[in-house]
Amino acid sequence: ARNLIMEETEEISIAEEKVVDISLKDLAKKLEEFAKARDWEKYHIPRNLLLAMVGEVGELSEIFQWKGEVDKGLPNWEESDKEHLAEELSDVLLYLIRLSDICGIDLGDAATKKIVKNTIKYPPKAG
Ligand SMILES: Nc1ccn([C@H]2C[C@H](O)[C@@H](COP(=O)(O)OP(=O)(O)OP(=O)(O)O)O2)c(=O)n1
Repeated sequence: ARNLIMEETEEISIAEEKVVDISLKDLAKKLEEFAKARDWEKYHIPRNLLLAMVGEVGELSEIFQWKGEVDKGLPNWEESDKEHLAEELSDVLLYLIRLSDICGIDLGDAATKKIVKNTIKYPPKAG
C-alpha cells in the first residue's frame, strides 16, 4: 500500500505538467491501478461503469444547458468554466475507457476500425 501511495503521489505531481500523447491503453492501465489501490474493482462492473458514464454525460450537458449557441473554441468563456468542461469531458472519457477495458474491448483498435468503416460508408467528396 505504501508503494501505491508513493506512486500516486508521484502521479499527482506529474499531472501538474502537461502530459503529451498518452495512449488509451496507458489511461486504461492507470484506471485499473486506481481501482486496485482502493479495492474498488468489485464496483467496476459493466453496468455500474455505464451508469457512471451516463451520469457524467449529464454533468457535461449541464455546462451547456441554457447557454444558447456556443462559439467554437469557447472564446467568451471564463478559464474556470473551461477547466470545468475539461474535467467533465475527462470523466466521460475515463469511464468509457474503463468500461471498454472491463468488457475486454481494445477501444483504440475498435475506434480505428470504426473510422475505416465510416470512410467506406461515407466516401469523400469527389474532386
Ligand atoms: N467508483 C469510482 C468513483 C470515481 N471514479 C473516478 C472516475 C471519474 O473520473 C471520477 C468521478 O468522481 P466523482 O464521482 O467524485 O465525480 P465528479 O468528479 O464529477 O465529482 P462531482 O460529482 O462532485 O462533481 O473518479 C472511479 O473511477 N470509480
